[in-house]
Amino acid sequence: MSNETGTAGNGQEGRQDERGREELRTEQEYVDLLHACLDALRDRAEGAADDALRPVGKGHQAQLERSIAAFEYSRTLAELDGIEEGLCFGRIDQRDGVTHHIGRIGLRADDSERTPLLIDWRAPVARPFYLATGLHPMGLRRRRHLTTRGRTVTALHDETLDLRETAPGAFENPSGDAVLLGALNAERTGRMGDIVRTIQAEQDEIIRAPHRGVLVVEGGPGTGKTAVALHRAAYLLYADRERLHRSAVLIVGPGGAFLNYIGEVLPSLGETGVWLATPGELYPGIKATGTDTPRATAVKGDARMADVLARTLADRQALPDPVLEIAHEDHGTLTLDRETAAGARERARGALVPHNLARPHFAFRVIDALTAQLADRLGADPFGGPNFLDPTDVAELGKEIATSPAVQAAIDTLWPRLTPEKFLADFLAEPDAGGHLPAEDADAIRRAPGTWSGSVFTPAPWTPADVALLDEAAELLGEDDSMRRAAEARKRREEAEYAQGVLDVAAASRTYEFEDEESEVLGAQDIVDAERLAERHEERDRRSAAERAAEDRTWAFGHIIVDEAQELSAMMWRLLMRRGPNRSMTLVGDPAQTADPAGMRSWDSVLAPYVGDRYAYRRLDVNYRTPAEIMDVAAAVPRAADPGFAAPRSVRSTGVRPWAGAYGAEELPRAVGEAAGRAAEAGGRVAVVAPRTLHHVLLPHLPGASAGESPDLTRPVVLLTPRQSKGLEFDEVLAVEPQRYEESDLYVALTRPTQRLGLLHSEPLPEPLAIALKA
Ligand SMILES: Nc1ncnc2c1ncn2[C@@H]1O[C@H](COP(=O)(O)OP(=O)(O)OP(=O)(O)O)[C@@H](O)[C@H]1O
Repeated sequence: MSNETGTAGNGQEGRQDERGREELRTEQEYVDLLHACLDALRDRAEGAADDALRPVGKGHQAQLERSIAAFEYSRTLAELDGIEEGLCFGRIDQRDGVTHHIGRIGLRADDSERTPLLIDWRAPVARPFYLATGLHPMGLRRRRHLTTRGRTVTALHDETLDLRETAPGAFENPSGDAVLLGALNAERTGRMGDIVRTIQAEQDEIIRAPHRGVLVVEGGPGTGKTAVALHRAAYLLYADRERLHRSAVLIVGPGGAFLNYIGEVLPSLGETGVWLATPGELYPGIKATGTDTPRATAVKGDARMADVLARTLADRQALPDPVLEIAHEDHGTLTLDRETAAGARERARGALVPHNLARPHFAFRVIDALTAQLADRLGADPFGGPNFLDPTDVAELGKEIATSPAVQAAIDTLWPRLTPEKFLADFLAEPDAGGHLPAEDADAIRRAPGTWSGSVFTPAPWTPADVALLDEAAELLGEDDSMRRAAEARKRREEAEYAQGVLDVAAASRTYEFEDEESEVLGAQDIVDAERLAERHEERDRRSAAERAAEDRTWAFGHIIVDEAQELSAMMWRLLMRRGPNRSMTLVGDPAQTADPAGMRSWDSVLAPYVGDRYAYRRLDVNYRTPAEIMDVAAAVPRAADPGFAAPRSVRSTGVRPWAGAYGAEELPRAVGEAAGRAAEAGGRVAVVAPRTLHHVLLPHLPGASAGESPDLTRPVVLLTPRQSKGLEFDEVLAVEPQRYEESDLYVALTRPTQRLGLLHSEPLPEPLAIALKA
């Protein structure tokens, strides 16, 4: 197929061999030049970062500037480190004689023209590298793939795209798939790698699609959905850098192990400013570690919960039955009757603001009524004349009412200040209190607020499904943040004053600066005013937009990417749509793999409430992971339920069919251990997938294996539940007792291997699988 090293033989081959060596040498020199350029950038950033951290004796303004610079440079350094491996991976030779090298970032020479040396893969100029074909060469004569190890060029693969050229090059790879197949067959490492060298045309179209609105990407297992989603994030950050670095990109993935698995892809593409989160992390300050039963997950995720919570909250806005007696500290008993309270409640609800923000409206009416009551009592003319109290007296009484602890306590009973956590914990403790949920649903989600151990109370952990409910509650309750805003305004004022002081000092020392040898340098006062300087001062302490966004529930992300989107519940979609009010979203998933009881069945049903049918839809149909032999067997599972089910087409076959072994229940763990040992010897990564209940009997037979909630996927052998295997991949998968998996988990687990699949069981296999294995 390809000729990486040239061949010796007759004279012509010998000449070709020589030419090949020469070309390899030329490419090596070019790659050396690029690395030298990268080193220079790194040195400069390192020097600048060190410089910025060094204390400066004078010139506070310079210190401010330098602190900001130190932060920026250290980020740049991290980004430069990330793209070291495989810096340059391609080259395109245009018909007009121009040649471009393609790489992970763009690099320019340090000359006066800033000559481009390396083209960023995301730049429009690089696009033909991914799209050109013999039929549509897009102005290219040749496409070349460079393979490197460290800084050494180890192989070249060429495709001649100009059909008029007849002489084969030294590295001709006519079908163009050697590099792709090399990547697909490579041993897995337990960390997902980027695909920037081999993005396929159908994937490229999605990666570079315009980002206004919602883009849905559907595809079966292994079609590159995750890879495409991550490369799209990198592309958007490149194409719309200014805006998206300010507003941040959020990527939501199914679980911690999965996020670890994909965590290195974006840094390898030179992007670090993205927030990767699981659904259980989307409510600031909470990491949901609890688990729900499938039934509870389904109930909590149902869209009707929004209404249930709203009604439950309305119940918390109570009325006296029939009157509330308030023992005022100085004025004896006051009474609040039901009708008066109802009037106050009506007015407060009429304000159409969230509960906590409406509370002052309610309180105002109640205080008003109680003041009138007291004024009537104290100033009443026994002979029926007008009240003796003048408006100033009444205003004084109003103050006494408003500041009375007894009155405040009464208001709290009727219209309590609530936090989302308190409100939800109360609700989950008695989910049927208001009669808004059927009894069996209420029973499914009922839970104690926590446990007591002696005098120590440990609150029950929140679950991922609770996170969506907490967010819903936070919306209903609103945050009375007037105190926080006042504090922020005060801080801003102080910072501006401080900055003005800095400028004054700078101005006072100006004469000195002008005598200094750096006298050509402009003083800060020449280029900034106090407010701007204060802003910069503030920026100095600032984290990246992504980090700030993670702590701000009301943050509006510039773009949101959801992987395994089929697993999100209706309530979680509500949360996400609040985080992305501009609806700039890329949603990737496969409804055939839906496993979550609250997960979706169709895109339409999920998206209609937010965008109607105004979303773009793309399909990926080629499976890059699972060889045809394995896919044929795995597809039998969904096909049993839906005879029309169309599995993605595998891009390669290995000739190795899945195998099955039946064992007695006693001997199964040992058989699994032995099979895992053999698989590990073959190299790469092995996953033993088994129901949780079997883990403790299997683990002793899997020495060195990683297991548990967050298994280390870089270990040679890992033990996973079927659900944990979602989104991951391994060289070999050993599926243990697959007849005990849920159907959607079974399809997921069977499609994880890149090379080999074994089924080990003591009970009969699911029928469609047994038939497919015999076929
Ligand atoms: N163009 C490509 N070049 C090289 N490898 C690719 C390409 N596209 C996909 N792959 C590889 O195929 C494998 C499957 O990709 P990915 O995990 O993105 O698929 P997926 O559709 O998200 O799968 P699933 O839904 O089963 O989790 C990965 O190893 C990925 O690197």
